[in-house]
This record gives sequence, C-alpha cells and structure tokens, in this order.
Amino acid sequence: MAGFDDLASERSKAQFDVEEMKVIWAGSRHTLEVSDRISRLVANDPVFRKDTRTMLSRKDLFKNTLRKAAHAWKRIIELRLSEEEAAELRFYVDEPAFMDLHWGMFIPTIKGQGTEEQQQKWLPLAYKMKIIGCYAQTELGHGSNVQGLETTATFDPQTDEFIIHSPTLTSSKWWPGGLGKVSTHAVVYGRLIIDSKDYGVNGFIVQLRSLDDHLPLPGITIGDIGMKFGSGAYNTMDNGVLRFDHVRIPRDQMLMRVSQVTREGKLVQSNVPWQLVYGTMVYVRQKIVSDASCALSRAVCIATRYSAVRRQFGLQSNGIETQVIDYKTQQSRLFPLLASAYAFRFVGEWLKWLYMDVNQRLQASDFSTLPEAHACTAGLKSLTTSATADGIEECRKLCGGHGYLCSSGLPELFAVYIPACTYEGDNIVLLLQVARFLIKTVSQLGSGKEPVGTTVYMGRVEQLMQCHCAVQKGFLELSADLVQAAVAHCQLIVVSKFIEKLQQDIPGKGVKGQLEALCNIYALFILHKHLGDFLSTGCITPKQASLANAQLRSLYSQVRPNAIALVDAFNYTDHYLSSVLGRYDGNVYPKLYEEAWKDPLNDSVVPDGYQEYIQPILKQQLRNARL
Ligand SMILES: CCCCCCCC/C=C\CCCC(=O)SCCNC(=O)CCNC(=O)[C@H](O)C(C)(C)COP(=O)(O)OP(=O)(O)OC[C@H]1O[C@@H](n2cnc3c(N)ncnc32)[C@H](O)[C@@H]1OP(=O)(O)O
Ligand SMILES: Cc1cc2nc3c(=O)[nH]c(=O)nc-3n(C[C@H](O)[C@H](O)[C@H](O)COP(=O)(O)OP(=O)(O)OC[C@H]3O[C@@H](n4cnc5c(N)ncnc54)[C@H](O)[C@@H]3O)c2cc1C
Repeated sequence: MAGFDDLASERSKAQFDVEEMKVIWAGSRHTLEVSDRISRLVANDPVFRKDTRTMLSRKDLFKNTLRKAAHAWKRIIELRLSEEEAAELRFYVDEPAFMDLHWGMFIPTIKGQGTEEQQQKWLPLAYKMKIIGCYAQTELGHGSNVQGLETTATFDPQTDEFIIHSPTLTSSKWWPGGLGKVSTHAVVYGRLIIDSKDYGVNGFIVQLRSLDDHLPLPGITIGDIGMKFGSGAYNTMDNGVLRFDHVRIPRDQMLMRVSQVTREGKLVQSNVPWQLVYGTMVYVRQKIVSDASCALSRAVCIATRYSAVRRQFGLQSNGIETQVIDYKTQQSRLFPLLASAYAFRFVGEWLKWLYMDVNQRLQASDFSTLPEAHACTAGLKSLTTSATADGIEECRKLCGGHGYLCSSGLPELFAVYIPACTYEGDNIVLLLQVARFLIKTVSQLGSGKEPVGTTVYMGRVEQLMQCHCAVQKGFLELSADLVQAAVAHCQLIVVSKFIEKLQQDIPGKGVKGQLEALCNIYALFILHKHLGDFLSTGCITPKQASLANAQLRSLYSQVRPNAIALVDAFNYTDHYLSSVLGRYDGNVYPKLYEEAWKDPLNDSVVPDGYQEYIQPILKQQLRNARL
C-alpha cells in the first residue's frame, strides 16, 4: 500500500535520534512524558471524538462542547491530575471552550490584579469551579483602545458599593469568550468614577448569573453574539454580549492590587505601575506565542506527511511517480514553515522565561523590565500568529485539492486559528506598541542610558540616531514603515533565540545538526523574503544575496531525508491532528474514500429535494411550462 510504504521508508532515512528530538520539542523529558500520556488518554476516550464537529448544528455543537468540558473536568478530578496535567488535557481535547477563559484569563487576572485578600476569597472558588469566570473587556465600540471603554463603575459612598452600568449601546460588552451562555462571573473592565471624577479603566469582579438556576441576575442582559467564521471551529465558544443596568457590587469586588478605593471613597495608588491593569494581556500574549508553534507544527505535520505520500508526474525507473515532497518548489514552501514551527517553539520557551522573570521582579518591586516584556510579548504575538495563520493556509495549498476537504483537518484549523491575529490585541496595533518602544529606546541613545536585553544591538548601530530625527517628523505619518521596523526587530529576536538554543547542550545523535539546518533555513528564508529591504539598505550585496539563496537550496536538500522524522518529533496523536492526510501510518487514500461515505449527504442514494427540484428539470416540466 502506497502510504504505508512511503512513510515507513521515509522514517528509515532519518539521520538523527527522533526520540531525543521529541524531548527538545517538548522542552524536557518530564514535559514529554506528561504530554505523551495525556494526549493518549484523550485520544482513547470516545467522549473526546471530534470527527463530526464540522457537520453539527450550532446548538448540537455547543452542547457537545459542554459535554466534553464536563467530562474533562470529571476526569481531572477522578485521576487527581496536577495543574500541569489538567492543562495538557484541556489542550488535547482541542476544542475552544469557556474553560480556556476561566483558567486562562479569569484566574490569572485575579492572581495578577487582586490583593492577597481578594485572591484568598475568589481563587478557591474558581479553582474548584464553584464559579466560572470570563474576561469582559472589549465592547461593541472599543476593543483596541482600552482607554476608550465606556462601561462605568461609579462608587456609591452611601452603600459602599460600585454601580456597574452600560450607558450606551456601544458600551455593551461584546466578544468575551465563555460569557454568552456559561460564565457565572466576569472580570469586567470599566471606568472608575468617584465623586463624578473619571479615574480610568479598572477591573471589577461581577456576578452575572444565579448559582442556583443560571438565570441572569437583575439588571443584566446577556447572550451569544452569533455564528463565527467556518464550520465547527470557534463556534464551540460562546462569545457573548453583556449589558448592565445599574448593577450593584460590593466595593471589595474592585480588583485592588494597582489602586484601592477606601470606604470614604478615596483613591489610593499602590507602588506598582498602573499598566499592571493590562497584565493579563501580557500573560496571554506570551501563551499565544507557544500556541502558535503548536498550530503551525500541526499544519506542517499534515502537509509534510501528505507530501511524502502524494505522487504526481515524473515517472521513475521503478515505474512509480515522484513524491511531491521531492519537488524543489514544494520544499521551498514547506521547509521554511517547518523551520518556523521550531523557531516559534524556542522563542516561545524564551518568552515564558522572560514572563516569569518579569513577574519575580515585580514581586520585588523592580519594574524596570516591564516595558521590554510588553514590547516582546506584543511583537512576538503579532509576528508568530500572522506567520502561523498564513502558514496554515499555505499548508492547505501544499495538500492540493484534498487539503480543502474538512477531513484534511486544515480548513477547521485555519478557521479556528485566524482570530489569533485579532484577539488579545490586533496585530498591527501591537506592532505599533513595539515601534513606540523602539523609538523610545533610540531616543535615549547617547543620553548615557545603554540599551539592554533585546535592544542591546541598537547601541552598535550609528544610523539609528538619524532614524530618530526622521521619526520626529511624525509617528503617525511613518507608522506603516515603523510597523515594518517592529517586525524586523521581532524577527531578530526569533533568530537570536534559535541561535541561543543551539548553544545549549543538545544530546542525541544528529539532533543538533538538524536544528542548525532549520535555524539557518529560518534566517535565510527571512532574508530571502525581505531581500529588497536588505539590498536597498546596503545591509548585504547582490553577491551575498545570491550566495544566501544557494545556501538555502542546499539546506532544503539536507532537510529532505529528515522531514518526516522532524514532524514525527512533534509527537502528535492522530486524534490531535484529526487529519486523514496527516495520518501517522500514511494510509491516506482508503481512509479518504471511507470518510466521504460518512457524510450525511450520502445517507440516502437519492437526495432529499430530488422530486421537487431535480426531477422537474430532467422531465422538462419546467421548460414545457414556460413554452
Ligand atoms: C492557558 C492560558 C492561555 C489561555 C488563552 C486562551 C485563549 C483564548 C482565546 C482568546 C482570548 C482573547 C481574549 C481577548 O482578546 S481579551 C481583550 C484583549 N484586548 C486587547 O488586547 C486590547 C489591545 N489594546 C491594548 O492593549 C491597549 O489599549 C494599547 C493598544 C496597548 C494602548 O494602551 P493605552 O491606550 O493605555 O496607550 P499607550 O499606548 O499610550 O500606553 C501607555 C503606556 O502603557 C504601556 N503599555 C501598554 N500596554 C502595556 C502592557 N500590556 N503592559 C505593560 N505596559 C503596557 C505602553 O508601552 C505605554 O508606555 P509608555 O512608557 O510609552 O508611556
Ligand atoms: C475570537 C475572538 C475572541 C475574543 N475574546 C475576547 C475575550 O474573551 N474578552 C475580550 O474582552 N475580548 C475578546 N475579543 C476581542 C478582541 O480582543 C478585540 O476584537 C481585539 O482586541 C481587536 O480590537 P477591535 O475589535 O476593536 O479591532 P479594531 O481596533 O476596531 O480594528 C479594526 C482595524 O483598525 C485598525 N486599527 C485600530 N486602531 C489602530 C491604530 N491606532 N492605528 C492603526 N490601525 C488601527 C486595526 O489594525 C484593524 O485593521 C475576542 C475577539 C475575537 C475575534
């Protein structure tokens, strides 16, 4: 059978130790063991099947998601899973759901923006899921511009309460995941008003639904915002709309780590920077970078395996056609994506470290690295999600016609992934934040303040001072170019972190060599993509450009025999991939054929509607009627 033989033969060609590469990909032997065990647990549990997801109506789809979430929680309790194992389980269930926001945003917000007392009160409830929370920041009228939010939280000194209110239609909360149908509580961002004075945006814990019958509490209007892009995909999530009509909450439900409101209605600022109100976004952006490597590697795994199974043209001496993976054009589209998946993995690892480091410093009242952490998380979130969204679509094209079938797994992966370019900060808006940070750093050159961390290279580039003068003309006017500069800065981070990874001790036969090849592919591919910029700025000569391209071609040949093993190292189960084209055993054609017959349209041989709409045409009744 073609697919079986092809992938088995590919695996036998690998020139490195795949098991050791799995450890590198996972981050540690321990993480590999956990993710391997939990992914198999999910794959073997029939409740977590996802093969009919794209065919269900929204209501059935959503109910099925609730069933899976409840089952996941039951298994977590029964098996006494650790926090790490539980997170892995939710990841491998692979279905966007209210749980993501509860664990990923509601709890981290209370941890990051609540006082010790508030954490003690709310976290045990949230950890035991006695309450379910979401993150209600975005409104109908404002998402990117957080300072433009209109929801008000007015302090009432008479009752020691805040009155949460939606004064306009555009102040309706709009988008929060988990809000529409499930959450009992939300962290709501609104304008803090004391004695008619506006103190800007802050977070408030607000109960939305009764814990007895799940009905909205008085003064609260709540619902789902409707179908989103694609079938299945992100429609498992109840993104919601929420309006408040003078809803009262106790004063101690304002998250008070950054600033406190006293019983007398006095605002007291802590010593922490006010930007900590934005802290959850930094945390989630960091997570999104690691997730980008998962989504991209998944698409690349499907496209690589299928490219080794698929044969078109080029009859060889043995009478069989050429595997499409052997075409240089296929390699030049696929291998940079394979390299990007590894690059994003390692930059994600580094970003996790940076985030932990900034957090430790914050505990010790050292706020010096916060601006850099914000710029890095914002910029890398933007770069990696844009590249991943484009990369998934490229993988679909790399799989030809079959890539367009839902059973390839790629359409749903694309549909579910693309909002990552928008949520947690629109990618352009985030790059503008990076640009601001870069301009600020440049403006300080020569003042005796040496650039540090990811901007250390700036101290070595003389022309940057002139750049700063040019930008004085107007940030907005030059913003399209500044966004390009921000992307270049982030690309530099990705490449440097890949190189730093290679400087670590990397055990396993041939593993380091493969990673070096991938790192070089990533760097040279970026150079190739932006050749015009490199040449026009005199950073490289035309001769160097052509050498770089030749080197890239030679690296593709080096990676070719290892391609299948490099995607096997992601250690994905067939359940997680949910792709007929990406099956581990390569048994593509019989399974594609089998899948087609499962479509509900094939339940009957003659389709519903035949008598009303097809038969009259064939019997020429319609034509006769017109004549
Ligand atoms: C298991 C965990 C994973 C779970 C993941 C689940 C995934 C679920 C899927 C989807 C969830 C999606 C959830 C959401 O989308 S929530 C909503 C997200 N919203 C946004 O991201 C809004 C984007 N907008 C902003 O962040 C801001 O409005 C802004 C664009 C940064 C502008 O801010 P502002 O109006 O205050 O203006 P400035 O630009 O002048 O900034 C002032 C100074 O603050 C600094 N800054 C800005 N942001 C931050 C930050 N986050 N941290 C630290 N510092 C920050 C900025 O640099 C300025 O500093 P300066 O020194 O120059 O004054
Ligand atoms: C699937 C999904 C899930 C979400 N989940 C949540 C959630 O759980 N909680 C929550 O609070 N929110 C959530 N959101 C909302 C999300 O965070 C916002 O949609 C996002 O931050 C973008 O904001 P916006 O919609 O206002 O875009 P806009 O800012 O209106 O963007 C529209 C266009 O304007 C451009 N633009 C905007 N400002 C500027 C500028 N200053 N300069 C140049 N160009 C600009 C953008 O680049 C974009 O092209 C979710 C969104 C989605 C799609």
